Amino acid sequence: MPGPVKIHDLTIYTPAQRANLLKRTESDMTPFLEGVKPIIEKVRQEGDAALVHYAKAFDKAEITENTIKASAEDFDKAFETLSPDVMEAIRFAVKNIKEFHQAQVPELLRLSEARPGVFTGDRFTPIESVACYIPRGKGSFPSVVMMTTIPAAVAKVPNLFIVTPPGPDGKVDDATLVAARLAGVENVYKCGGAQAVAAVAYGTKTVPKADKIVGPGSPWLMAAKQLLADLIQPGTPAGPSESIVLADSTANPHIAALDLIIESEHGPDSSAFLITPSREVAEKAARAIPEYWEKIGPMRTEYSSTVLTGEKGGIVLTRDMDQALEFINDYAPEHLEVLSSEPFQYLGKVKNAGEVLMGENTPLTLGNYLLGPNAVLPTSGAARTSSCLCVYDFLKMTSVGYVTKPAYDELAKHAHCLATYEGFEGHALAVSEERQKAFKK
Ligand SMILES: NC(=O)c1ccc[n+]([C@@H]2O[C@H](COP(=O)([O-])OP(=O)(O)OC[C@H]3O[C@@H](n4cnc5c(N)ncnc54)[C@H](O)[C@@H]3O)[C@@H](O)[C@H]2O)c1
Ligand SMILES: N[C@H](CO)Cc1c[nH]c[nH+]1
Ligand SMILES: [Zn+2]
Repeated sequence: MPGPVKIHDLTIYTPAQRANLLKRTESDMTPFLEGVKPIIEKVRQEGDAALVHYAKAFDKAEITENTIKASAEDFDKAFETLSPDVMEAIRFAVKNIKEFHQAQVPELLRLSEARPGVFTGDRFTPIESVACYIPRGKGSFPSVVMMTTIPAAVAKVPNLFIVTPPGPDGKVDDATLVAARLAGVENVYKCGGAQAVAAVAYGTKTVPKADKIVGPGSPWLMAAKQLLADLIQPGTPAGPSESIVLADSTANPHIAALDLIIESEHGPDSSAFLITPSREVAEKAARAIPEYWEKIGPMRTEYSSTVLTGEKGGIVLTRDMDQALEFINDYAPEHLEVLSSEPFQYLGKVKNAGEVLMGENTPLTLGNYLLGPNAVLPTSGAARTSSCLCVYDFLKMTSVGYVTKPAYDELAKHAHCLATYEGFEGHALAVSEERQKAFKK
């Protein structure tokens, strides 16, 4: 039987104890960075053969160089095998996620007249090739297929493909293949963790080289992304899942307990807190959690209880809602859920969070799977500066400018002055009277 859920009393914690609560698994990447270096090197030197080797070593999967890529038959079989209710749920989710992300698509060319005869704007073009990483260690994640490939497809990325660890049967999970095809992706490669990042950074005989990799995963994946960031754009840093449930005194403690468990069950490396100024909500939720653990399986109970009885999870008791919100903004959680009869009174005070789900009918589960907004979100405090995965992750912006003849002189005069000040004589010359002379040559 797991120990009691930890109650961290922030009203009496020292600054050091408070700082400790802000830590995540990724706060010390040293062992992961060291661990993945030889993996990256082996993939660089041996390519596909290394992928076969690591599939066996880490995923207990027997694959060959010829089966690294999922075949068309694998896709067809997945469609035949998957149960109709899962298929229907995937179609429902695909529709919501697609509609949400289509609304993000910007005008592809925006040009406006900034001054008379001077036109400026932006042009958006998709990134040429993107690999979507779909984790598969402690579960399979068709939801992550939808969250990564749909915004990329909406952005019209021309070369879009998936990398994901094989299961012990040497196959890609059925729902992953179904979700991939429904999102328009037919190229799926069986490789996981650091070896997958190295494969798409260098390219192998089978796995294409990509410009960018998106998608969440274990700290091994995060470490490889960090080490290979010069070769491949590593996207939103999305590591072990984490959440904060914020509850005021009007919140139902049982709902708070249920929703605290959600992200705590991802793995022992996750983080999950319920934060409240109400001792009653805190104590009732703490008592309810073991009852709910009995209703989920032993593996998920073990993960959840490891998190909620340890230093990276549990219940945080605060003086008031302002102290709770101050902690949240310092923590910058991946997922934030607000439980209150009036949740919107707190939204304006949230500065740092990957997503905010409002009220007792919007549990994190809905956001994870099918509400529409993206559930691939910055972890480990990266929400202070990074955003949720979105259509813009798959587009790049190019500035566009056009100056008409009548508008030229005024701009040239000031540009000449600044170029001269900076000592760039060639820059200045190009906008001097030499230009008028050149037109006549
Ligand atoms: N942020 C998000 O949007 C989001 C979504 C879903 C899951 N997640 C998180 O992603 C993570 C998924 O992790 P996972 O383990 O289930 O799947 P994973 O695919 O990220 O990890 C499995 C891979 O890790 C590598 N690995 C395992 N042990 C290793 C070792 N000792 N040395 C080197 N490499 C090793 C192997 O390559 C293996 O294929 C979880 O932490 C989960 O919380 C995050
Ligand atoms: N909570 C994850 C993101 O941190 C998303 C997910 C998918 N499946 C279950 N959960
Ligand atoms: Zn989750």
